[in-house]
Parts: sequence; structure tokens; C-alpha cells
Amino acid sequence: MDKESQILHYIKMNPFISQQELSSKVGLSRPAVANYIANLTKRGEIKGRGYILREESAIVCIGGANTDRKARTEQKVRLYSSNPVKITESCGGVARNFAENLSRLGLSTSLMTCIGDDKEGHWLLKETKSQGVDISQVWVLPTERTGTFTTLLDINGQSIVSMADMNIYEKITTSMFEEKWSYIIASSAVFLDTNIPKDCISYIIKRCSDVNIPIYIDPVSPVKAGKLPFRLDGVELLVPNREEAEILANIKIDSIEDCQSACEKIRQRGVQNVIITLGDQGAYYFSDEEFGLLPPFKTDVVDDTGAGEAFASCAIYGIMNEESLFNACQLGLAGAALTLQTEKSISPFLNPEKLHEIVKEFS
Ligand SMILES: Nc1ncnc2c1ncn2[C@@H]1O[C@H](COP(=O)(O)OP(=O)(O)OP(=O)(O)O)[C@@H](O)[C@H]1O
Ligand SMILES: O=c1[nH]cc([C@@H]2O[C@H](CO)[C@@H](O)[C@H]2O)c(=O)[nH]1
Repeated sequence: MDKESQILHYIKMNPFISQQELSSKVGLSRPAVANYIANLTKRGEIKGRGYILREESAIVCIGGANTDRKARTEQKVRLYSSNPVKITESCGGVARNFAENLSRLGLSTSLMTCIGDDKEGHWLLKETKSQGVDISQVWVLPTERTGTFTTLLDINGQSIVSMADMNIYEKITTSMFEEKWSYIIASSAVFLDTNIPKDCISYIIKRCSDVNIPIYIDPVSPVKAGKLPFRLDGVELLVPNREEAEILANIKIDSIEDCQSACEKIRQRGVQNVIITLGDQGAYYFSDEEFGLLPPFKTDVVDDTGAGEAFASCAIYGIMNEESLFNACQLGLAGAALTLQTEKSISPFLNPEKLHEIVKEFS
């Protein structure tokens, strides 16, 4: 291998390697190494990000970015019939929603997803970028259509049925993540949803746990939860709703005792902390040190889409700030309450001050 290839190889292995370390590994002076790096950067071989210093709060959010279409009814829905509705569109996708929520909470956040080369995809990127999320790692796939999520809401703002047209995510491969690996391990944590293919999910979990990068997971839906590998070592937090937890633990959940058994079974798979969100019943949390049920913070429900992501991203914000699981859940309840009050999948009012203010009000 020539000197340049050797340097590139060592940077791929460790994007934080110093020029001094490189110089002793490849047998060149430090200024000579600097010269090689400058040339590699000029040619675009080093894109910069993997080789800048680790940012303490950076999180890469990997998974879906969709346009959400919500059909709202003014009267009781009639099945197998034509229902008058009002349709609105907003930005969605679990990983994208996490990235935006976490960015609104002041964390430096990046999104890794794919969109089609269409109006919807470019709109999603523009809106997401405007909220401070780094979108430089998004794949634009010219032959695919951007994912869509269409949901029918009843008079109470609760989703009756949802349709996920997200075939685009099947085009993502493990080698696409391999190419971005230096970028991924330059982050302090990774958030993962289950929109991407099964082998990619396993690949990311394994590689992150090998280098001790904490992983947070939202299982997305009961169907997609089944894509998670059995072993989940390295997963610091998993936040399923009731139906997803039933799939993951392979038991029916009808009581608090069932929540505890489900959490124990999920933890046996290698997960550190589990929080099961229970809709209008609140959330059940379980770790080595603490467990319990928290009732929801009472609020008007305009639209329940995105409440689960709001809960989990605010809880992750708490965990990344070294709060206890109980305190993280309180932040989660506050974030969910805020999101339930809006027609969009993300609350435009979400910020750290507002979150702490709501927690104070309810505790
Ligand atoms: N009707 C409600 N009243 C009060 N709080 C609610 C209600 N629905 C949801 N919540 C709050 O939102 C949190 C998440 O809700 P839920 O368990 O329905 O998540 P989810 O099914 O993942 O939601 P989504 O997929 O729509 O984002 C709950 O833990 C609770 O705090
Ligand atoms: O299969 C999926 N269903 C729903 C979502 C997203 O979840 C949000 C609602 O919880 C919404 O934004 C939708 O796009 C997704 O990314 N994948």
C-alpha cells in the first residue's frame, strides 16, 4: 500500500487519529502527513466531518423521512364509504422527527435517510435543514419516490388507520452505511428507527456496540418492530408503544405486571433501559435501578401523530443530559403533551425551557 492509501486506511479505522499518530504509523514526518491530508481533502476523499473533533452532544438519526398526509373528519367515520375530510401535509418520518425534535432541544443533530429526487423530498430536506439539522448525509435516489405516511384521524384527533408507502427504504444497503461509517462513529450517539432493511439495522447495532456508541431505538410500528435482531446488546434505550412491546416480548400486555414482564424480557435481549408508552395511560419505565408507571400530563388532543416520537426524543434528551430514567420520562411526557396540541407531527413550541416549564407545572 502506498503512503496515501495507508493514511486513508488509518483515518477510516479511527477518524480521530492525530497527525502525530499517523506519522509514526506510516513512517512520515508530521508536516508530510498534513500535506497528504490536505491533498486528500482537496480531492474530496476526506469530506472533513469524520476528521473533525467529536462534538459532545452530536447524534446521528438513521431511518425514515416522509411526508405525512393527515385526513381529519368532522363526524364519525363510515367504513366502506365516502367520508368528507380535510387533508393537511407536514414533515414526518420517525428518524426525521427525532432529528428535528432533538435539534429544537439544542443538540447538534444529523439525519441519515433517503428521499426521491422529487418535490416532496426536496421540501422535506429544506424544512429539516431550516430547523438546524445537518442533512449532508441524506441519499437522494433519482428513481424512487419519497416515503409517504397517510393517516385518518377521528374527531378526537386519534389515528384510526395509517398507510405507510415507504418502499424507498428497501433500496438502502449495508455498504451505503459502510461508506458513511467514519461519519457515524464521529457522533456521541446513534438513534435508529426500523424503516430501513433488517440487515442494515443489525449491521448498525453490531458496529455501534463494538465501539461503545450508545444506540437509542424507536421500533416504529408492530410490523416493523419484527425487523429488530434478537440480540440488542449496546442498545441503551428502546421505546416501544404497547403493541410494539407485545411483539418484542412475545407476550400480551393488559396490566402493569405485564408491562414489567415485557420490560424484563426485552432487557434479557441486551437492552439497558426500556420505556413502554401507553397512549392515554402514560408510560412504564424500567432499568436496573428504577421502574414504575407515570400517568400522562393532561392536555387537549388535536392530533396524536408524532406523540410517541416526541416522548422518546425528549426522554433521550434527558438521558444524554445524564438525568435519571424517571426524570427523562417526565421530559418525555412534557414533549408528548406539547405535540398532542398541534396538527403537525412536531410541536413548533418545543424548546428546553418550555419542556422544563411543563414538567414543573405537572410535578
Ligand atoms: N390521549 C392521550 N392523552 C394524554 N396523553 C397521551 C394521549 N395519547 C398519547 N399520549 C402521550 O403520548 C405518549 C406516546 O403515546 P403513544 O403510546 O400513543 O405513542 P405511539 O403509539 O408511539 O404514538 P405515535 O406513533 O402516534 O407517535 C404517551 O406516553 C402519553 O404520554
Ligand atoms: O412505517 C412507518 N410509519 C410511520 C412513520 C412516521 O411516524 C410518524 C408518526 O408516529 C409519522 O411522522 C410517520 O411519517 C414512519 O416513519 N414509518
